[in-house]
Amino acid sequence: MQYLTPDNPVFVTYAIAAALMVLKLMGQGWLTVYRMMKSGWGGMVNPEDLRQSALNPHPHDDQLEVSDYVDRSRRMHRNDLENIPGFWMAGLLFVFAAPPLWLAQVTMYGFVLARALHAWAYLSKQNHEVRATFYTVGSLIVIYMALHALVVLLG
Ligand SMILES: N[C@@H](CCC(=O)N[C@@H](CS)C(=O)NCC(=O)O)C(=O)O
Repeated sequence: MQYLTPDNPVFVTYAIAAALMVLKLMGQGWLTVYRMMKSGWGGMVNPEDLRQSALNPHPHDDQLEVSDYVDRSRRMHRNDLENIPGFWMAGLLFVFAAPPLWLAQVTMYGFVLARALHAWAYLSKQNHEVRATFYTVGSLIVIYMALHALVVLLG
């Protein structure tokens, strides 16, 4: 059986979830840029960012101060980087382990939902427990998929 084809519904499930996670990861960088722009190019991180330029005609030292508004998006981005690549790889291995379609849908769409809710919790400053719950669900799904693939592929 060919695993990585549009004829395999488990692969299609993976491809949809993986593409959504690409958009989340790339979009997070743009949210940081948007928040920097909105705050008058606050939340910059490098001394050279204070050189006068067309984008930043009136640089001032305050621009290097940590801005929670901008840094929150950076933290979200870092957290995505700690979780989404693991999903891409474990998800692909999971496809090769040929799980039933329902299990692929629950785990893969479950991961997407968990990351979306983690982003919502982070952006809207929910209590730590709320954000941690969604992080935990996503993380456990990735760990489960990797273990499942290991067990099946090792035979
Ligand atoms: N690098 C993470 C590892 C653990 C983790 O991802 N925790 C979740 C739930 S508390 C989180 O949202 N951490 C905040 C973050 O990474 O900015 C950390 O230092 O918090």
